[in-house]
Amino acid sequence: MMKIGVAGTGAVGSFFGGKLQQGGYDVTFLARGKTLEVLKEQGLVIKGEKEDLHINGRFTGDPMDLAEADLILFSVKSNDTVAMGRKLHSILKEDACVMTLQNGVDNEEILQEIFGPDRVLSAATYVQAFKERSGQVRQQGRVKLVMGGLAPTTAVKAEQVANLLSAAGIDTKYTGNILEKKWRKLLWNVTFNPISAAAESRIGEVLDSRELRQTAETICREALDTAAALGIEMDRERAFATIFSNAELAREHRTSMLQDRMQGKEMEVESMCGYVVKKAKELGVPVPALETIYHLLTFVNARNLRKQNAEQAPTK
Ligand SMILES: NC(=O)C1=CN([C@@H]2O[C@H](COP(=O)(O)OP(=O)(O)OC[C@H]3O[C@@H](n4cnc5c(N)ncnc54)[C@H](OP(=O)(O)O)[C@@H]3O)[C@@H](O)[C@H]2O)C=CC1
Ligand SMILES: CC(C)(CO)C(=O)C(=O)O
Repeated sequence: MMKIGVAGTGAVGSFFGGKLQQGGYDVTFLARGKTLEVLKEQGLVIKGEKEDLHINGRFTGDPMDLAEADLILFSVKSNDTVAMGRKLHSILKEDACVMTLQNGVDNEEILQEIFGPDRVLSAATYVQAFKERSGQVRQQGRVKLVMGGLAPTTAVKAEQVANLLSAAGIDTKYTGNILEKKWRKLLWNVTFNPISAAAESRIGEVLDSRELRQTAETICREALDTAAALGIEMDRERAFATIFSNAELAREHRTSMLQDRMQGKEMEVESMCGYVVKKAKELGVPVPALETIYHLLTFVNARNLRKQNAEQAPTK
């Protein structure tokens, strides 16, 4: 049976790792700090709309415990991708695969560089999960994974993993063009995550405010222009309409970037905004609205980091 490791037992890693363990798979969860302590003492609780899961799993703080894994669910925040990727590369078996569940499309590039294209799978992760407290995650709304491999050589492995996820009751679709699907999700995230974090607003508030909605629409069109210049094929008007109609279904949602801001955590600004701005500049696509919000959130991230460092510095 395939052995699975969860690299980053946060909201997403807990949810999908928990579902796999409940489905009878052999799962090892890598966590740290207070979360690890609570997981070891009390297990993992996943609060869902229909059921609650209580998972008494194998929780560890030592990456070496993932050494025998055949598949890693890669679920750290994108700011931690390089560090976690390098750590795992030095310990995983040569035929182990890493599947990123992260938002954005830059993690794929980084993981490919570390592991080579034949070992990287990727999923567009449709879930609304958040950590209520250490060891407890709440999940709301629909759950869906669209996944595939980056290179044609991964097709067999990717289909095996898709079957495994489906067998655990997770609605999973295999796609031969995962990067296009990830771009589609990124377009939603880049439209709503930064504005919601900058204005500290839920999706519904962004949609109802003339100013915020206009800014979100401008950012969306800039990102669509960038995707088109990169050769991501899609009907732009239809994509625009879908992004905003999907937002109507998530009015109460606090985006992951807003949640991070509210908790004083580092936001995934580089991955969601910086990457698109960088690509746009390379291709000569003007993205003034996105670039402005990118700079603003970069400032907030840096200020929070300075504050945290000052709080942690020893007092004389
Ligand atoms: N939450 C959601 O609903 C969705 C999130 N996503 C994406 O999924 C990715 C993960 O998001 P999410 O689960 O919300 O993030 P979380 O911050 O909840 O989870 C990441 C976890 O990784 C842990 N971690 C980081 N580095 C290490 C390490 N070296 N050793 C052990 N544990 C480590 C963190 O620990 P610590 O808490 O101590 O920092 C944290 O628990 C992001 O890219 C996000 O954009 C995609 C779709 C939906
Ligand atoms: C909106 C959501 C939950 C999509 O699943 C997301 O990706 C985020 O908040 O960053």
